[in-house]
Amino acid sequence: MTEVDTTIGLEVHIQLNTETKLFCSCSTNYRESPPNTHTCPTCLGLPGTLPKLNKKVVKYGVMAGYALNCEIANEMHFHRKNYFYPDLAKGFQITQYDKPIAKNGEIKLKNDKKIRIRRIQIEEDPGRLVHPISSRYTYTDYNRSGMPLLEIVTEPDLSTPQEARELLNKIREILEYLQIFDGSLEGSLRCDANISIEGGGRAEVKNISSYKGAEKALQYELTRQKNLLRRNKEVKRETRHFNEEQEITRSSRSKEEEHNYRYFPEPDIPNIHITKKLKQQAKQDLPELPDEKRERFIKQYKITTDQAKSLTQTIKWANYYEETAKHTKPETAATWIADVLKGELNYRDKTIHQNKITPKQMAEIVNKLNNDKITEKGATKIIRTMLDNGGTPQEIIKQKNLETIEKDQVQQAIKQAIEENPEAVKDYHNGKQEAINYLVGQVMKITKGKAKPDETNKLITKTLEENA
Ligand SMILES: Nc1ncnc2c1ncn2[C@@H]1O[C@H](COP(=O)(O)OP(=O)(O)OP(=O)(O)O)[C@@H](O)[C@H]1O
Ligand SMILES: [Mg+2]
Ligand SMILES: [Mg+2]
Repeated sequence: MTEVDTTIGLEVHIQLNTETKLFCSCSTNYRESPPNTHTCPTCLGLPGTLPKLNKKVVKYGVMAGYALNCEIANEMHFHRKNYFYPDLAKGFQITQYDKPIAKNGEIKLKNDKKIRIRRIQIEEDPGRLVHPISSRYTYTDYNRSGMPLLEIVTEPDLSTPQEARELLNKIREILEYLQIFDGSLEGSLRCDANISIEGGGRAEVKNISSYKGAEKALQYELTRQKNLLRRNKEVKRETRHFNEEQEITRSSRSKEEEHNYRYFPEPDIPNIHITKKLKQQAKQDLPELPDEKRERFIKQYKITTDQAKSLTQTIKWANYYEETAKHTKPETAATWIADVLKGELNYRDKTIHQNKITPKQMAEIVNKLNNDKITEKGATKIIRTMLDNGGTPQEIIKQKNLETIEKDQVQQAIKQAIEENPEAVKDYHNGKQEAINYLVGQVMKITKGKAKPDETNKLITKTLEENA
């Protein structure tokens, strides 16, 4: 299929990790709780209740705005977006419309391409509908109702599904650095993906709840729209629904219904001034961001770009690496953390949270390796054993006999092997090269496998030649 011009824009919903909800004091830590236990009259939307804005959400929104290079509003306001659906108890969602908290930002992709951010707005999450397979009924769970969300809307600057996925990962990376978001929580990032090709109508795909899902949904849409175009059929402007299991999109409600939101100003929340003081404080609390950290790691620790990328992927790994590098040679630490440790954890389907090796212990392993106290194989063995069974490097070295031996111990073993095997020595002098291998084998036996075969080979040859 020939390449066609593809236009993609995302609306990304991020759950903020505040302790309480957006307009009430219900706890946000609802995921492990029974349905409808994190609710109150406010987040259930009962008549007569009034929303009270969580100040922390405003601060987090300002921080996100700065981190995504936006202009921060001096004054913002909330609107009611009206629609009828059982997940929305009060019949409207409190969101922002013409005065969002931030606008006109940008995010840079790997290849330096800039994706403009149109706006960032604060809004409340609706509840959740649950359809148990064992039941004829649909249930509503309002634990999620009133969770604080940031909606980040991009301009249609993306051109491939891969770019969309990269952008989502970037957003996750940045917001996790700010510690205002936890991307590992189920459903904490959801997005609507808008896509159109060559002047066709745009499809807005809803219900995407993962990075991979976004790429898959867009890929499906791209193929579908290209096929229509090829057959000279019209691509309609419509809302579609992504089915995560089947990895396809289906037409859902029509545009007319959807755009009948009848937005009007939220009368129960006053206009909010975002003061200079709050802005300053948010700026002050802004940590070093992933791109800056990556550049600094490359310069300061003299590590490769790939290693720096891997080590700055999450703030936890970056801190882990820096803590380790304090106690050992940063270059070797980078290799052993980025390549070996992360690989071993991945292989075990584990994350840094399940990493049983402290930075100090990691440094100890790297130091021993650099000082030739253990071999690379030994170091890998220590890491694997610690991940699987715990323990300290020293204990495992002892248990598994991983300490390399000193050179004079190897010399001693060579001397012994030569004395005990005059036949092999004779064979060697008579031109039988294989005799060396036999002697290496003997040295390995005497040293219980600790001598390095290559080195031993060289040392034996040298000794035999000197005594010829
Ligand atoms: N032609 C297009 N092709 C693909 N994406 C587009 C196109 N035009 C706009 N978009 C993207 O659509 C997204 C939403 O657009 P817009 O702000 O118009 O809101 P909406 O979808 O109409 O309304 P709502 O907020 O209710 O979903 C933005 O991310 C924008 O980049
Ligand atoms: Mg929207
Ligand atoms: Mg939209």
